[in-house]
Amino acid sequence: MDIIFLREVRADTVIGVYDWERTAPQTVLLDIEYGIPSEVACHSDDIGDTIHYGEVVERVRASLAAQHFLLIEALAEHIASIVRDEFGAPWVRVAVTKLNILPDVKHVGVMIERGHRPH
Ligand SMILES: Nc1nc2c(c(=O)[nH]1)N=C([C@H](O)[C@@H](O)CO)CN2
Repeated sequence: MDIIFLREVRADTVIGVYDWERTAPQTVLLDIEYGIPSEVACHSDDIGDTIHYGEVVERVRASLAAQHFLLIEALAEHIASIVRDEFGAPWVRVAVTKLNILPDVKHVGVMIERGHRPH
């Protein structure tokens, strides 16, 4: 399976379990990898034969601006659902990183995989 990857996508969203986190959006970093359904674009050189990564980023950012979660786990699941259900990716891996959350810890985050990734 061919894989598109997006590294350190910055997105602003209200996220967190504590009251102070729910008063304003914070920036999270997203790493998103998704399988594309076929190798056709490698031969056709046609954007219509793949999943447009710019459209994925735009959709995810818009969704996170409007929809708020308590846990990074739930946020990651939401992104995975968008990529699979709306864009038709057979497999997706999503990592969500929060910045400056714990003292003496550079980043905290979660990584999830959904769907099937054939070898
Ligand atoms: N497994 C998780 N643990 C914690 C989360 C989370 O989303 N998943 N969130 C928090 C707080 O929001 C934290 O980021 C702010 O102090 C704590 N633990």
